[in-house]
Amino acid sequence: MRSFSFTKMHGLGNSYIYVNMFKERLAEEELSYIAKRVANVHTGIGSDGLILICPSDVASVKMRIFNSDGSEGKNCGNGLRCVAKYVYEHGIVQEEQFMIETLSGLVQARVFVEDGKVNSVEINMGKPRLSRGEIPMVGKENDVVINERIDFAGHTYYMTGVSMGNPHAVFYVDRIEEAPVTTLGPIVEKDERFPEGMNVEFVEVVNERELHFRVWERGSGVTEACGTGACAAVVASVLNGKTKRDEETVVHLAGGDLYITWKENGDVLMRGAAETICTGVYYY
Ligand SMILES: N[C@H](CCC[C@H](N)C(=O)O)C(=O)O
Repeated sequence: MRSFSFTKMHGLGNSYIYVNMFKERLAEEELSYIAKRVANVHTGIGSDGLILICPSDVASVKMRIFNSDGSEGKNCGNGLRCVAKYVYEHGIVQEEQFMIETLSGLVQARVFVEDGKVNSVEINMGKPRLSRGEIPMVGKENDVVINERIDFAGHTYYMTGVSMGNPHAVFYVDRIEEAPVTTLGPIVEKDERFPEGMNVEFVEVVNERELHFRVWERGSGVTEACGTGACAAVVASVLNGKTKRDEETVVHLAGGDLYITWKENGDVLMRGAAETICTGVYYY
């Protein structure tokens, strides 16, 4: 019987099982299987997936994220805040600002510390990618997708496409509690026009500095929060003239609030909580 130590952490209820790969050894070919197993609430630990905290040649640490269906994602905003908290509190890094490597590039983390504990983290998520080629989405690769009319299952919707290193489709609704998260979400996630699948966000605009937000995640389904998705929602809202560039927007997710600014220089800053739930040993 094999085993590894883990830490369960969450960002606004978006929880993952974190494994410190500076100490643990997991077989590459088993990572997808392990992600599915640990995420299972009945026979595993229960989470939205698995996140590996790995050594990096180009940054202080590297983050890899696996969804609960075993697919590997390229970025994870809530995960980045928890990784930053973990590596600071475990002495893997000593500075309060450092770089984290992801499959979609490098990001800068800044931890806010009280009595040796990190209670919130700000991540510079870098620049959003807006062209069809970068989202990715079929069609002319340099075209952008802003409030574009698109049909799913015989109904017409208006979509804004944003990549934060992972793909997001943003739809606006009048009342967030009526958003078709579990009906339209899975249809959009697997639509053939999105070669790498799609994370699906629903947004109600409260005012020019406040959004309500719900999400259907690629590979994980409904989650309490999605950091990259919230960043995509703020970028989409500026592009659609609903919120302002360079001004902080509060995004109300099911699991709590994120504070996000799409700066004039193009970078997207995301600030929010990161919490440790428990540690343990997993047998498989
Ligand atoms: N929950 C994550 C996003 C995971 C994205 C993953 N579902 C994918 O892109 O495949 C976040 O906080 O950004």
